[in-house]
Amino acid sequence: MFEKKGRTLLAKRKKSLGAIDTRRTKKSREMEGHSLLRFGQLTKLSFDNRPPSNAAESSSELRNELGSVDGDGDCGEKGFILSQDFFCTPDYITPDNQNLMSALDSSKDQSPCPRSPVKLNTVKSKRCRQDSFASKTSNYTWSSKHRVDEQEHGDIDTDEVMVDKIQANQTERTGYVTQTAVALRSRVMPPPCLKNPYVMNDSETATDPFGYQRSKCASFLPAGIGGSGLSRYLTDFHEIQQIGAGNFSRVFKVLKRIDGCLYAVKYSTRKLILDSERRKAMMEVQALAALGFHENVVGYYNSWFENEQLYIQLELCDHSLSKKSSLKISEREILVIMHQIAKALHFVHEKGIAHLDVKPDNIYIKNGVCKLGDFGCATRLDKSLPVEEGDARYMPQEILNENYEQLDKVDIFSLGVTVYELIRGSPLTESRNQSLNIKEGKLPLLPGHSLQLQQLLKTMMDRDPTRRPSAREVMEHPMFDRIQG
Ligand SMILES: Nc1ncnc2c1ncn2[C@@H]1O[C@H](COP(=O)(O)OP(=O)(O)OP(=O)(O)O)[C@@H](O)[C@H]1O
Ligand SMILES: [Mg+2]
Repeated sequence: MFEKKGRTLLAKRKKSLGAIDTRRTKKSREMEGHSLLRFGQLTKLSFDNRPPSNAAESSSELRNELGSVDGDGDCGEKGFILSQDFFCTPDYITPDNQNLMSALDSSKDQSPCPRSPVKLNTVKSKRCRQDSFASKTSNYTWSSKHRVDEQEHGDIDTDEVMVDKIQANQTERTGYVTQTAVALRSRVMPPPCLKNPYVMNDSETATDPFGYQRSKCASFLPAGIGGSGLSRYLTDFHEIQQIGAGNFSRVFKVLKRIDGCLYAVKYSTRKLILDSERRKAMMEVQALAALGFHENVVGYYNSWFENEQLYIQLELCDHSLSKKSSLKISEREILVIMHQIAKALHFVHEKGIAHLDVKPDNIYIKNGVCKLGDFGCATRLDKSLPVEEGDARYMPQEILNENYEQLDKVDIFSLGVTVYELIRGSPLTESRNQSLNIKEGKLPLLPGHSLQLQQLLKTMMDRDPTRRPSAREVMEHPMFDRIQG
């Protein structure tokens, strides 16, 4: 995901990455300054006025306090600070007891994971917020926006687990948890939304009420959370087993505690300390998010930074196609795989994106259905993003020569090589001769396979990208009539 072996143009990629503007905008610097100041103000208010044990009382007391701030005549601050009250009610920032924190620490967690969704007999945090919010609607436009923003990031589920747990533990208060304050810092003042470079439709951002807050700067991301605070991964998921590993990532089968369903969570093994490293890693999730659902593309649910690592929650698949590449498979099976990945590529290309790392390792099978995964090299077809080609064994010559005119045809070539490898029944080596022949489109005869299939493969692997068929042409090839129905 984060770096690819056998890449010959790494230096070039680094160079092109460097071309991205890493400077913060004036506006984003101002926002960061405000966030620190305001968080400081809130912390002071909260800690100077320790709330009583009753949550409702504490909430209204804090509001009174905040009212006095307002009374000083700082109308601009009123809306803001009250919005903090909305996000970080006293019972949220000062949990009832320390035991709760150890309950959330999965290393000490002895509690079983739910087998199926359990209906908690607690007040829903969403409704709670809306109630306290409703009485002062006119003053809360800012916080309302941020609430939606937070939902957009998929953070609401964690909130709900925590708030429900806190409400379920309404016992005596034993003190303050500084760890929590650190972990909640990003919730008190969430970072601005990042602009997704893979989203093509300008009208989406034109009508986007958060457009003005969007930033290309990844340095706002709270990448350090989890170092000494709460681990979202361990809090939300029960790790079952490792199911895969890439060059710089590990993939685990996990059970999500709140919904009792299985997922795959992939995380970077390296700490992503530099802004440029985080931005690069994020491109995978941005591409997945921009793509949306397709049955032949691995499903994307969520992502977050924790302990300077990027975590990605994905649809769980059974295994990758590389497991099959050491077995002989029938032509029918080959056609099914080829047709499904051609459909995935057609969908991806229609969205203006190229995958650039199609290979058996990155095609997963779930209940007999193929899913294209690992969008770590995905880029825009219009060349507006840097190009990092994937595994060199599956790359056509033109991309190694830095010709990026037809990036969609790079994926077609890689799909051709993938199918050829499946037919061979043995993984491709890094051998120069073999690689040269493939890049020249010189395929040996494939006994036992139809001429139609061999001819299609030959055109898909043509040296000249303009002669290769598009994903739609592959998908609509009459050869696939044999597997329909
Ligand atoms: N959603 C998933 N379901 C099941 N297995 C998965 C899933 N995602 C990844 N894997 C397994 O983990 C392996 C590594 O994942 P992935 O290719 O995404 O990581 P990577 O670091 O980008 O790899 P590389 O850079 O080496 O290609 C895959 O080959 C696959 O076997
Ligand atoms: Mg991979």
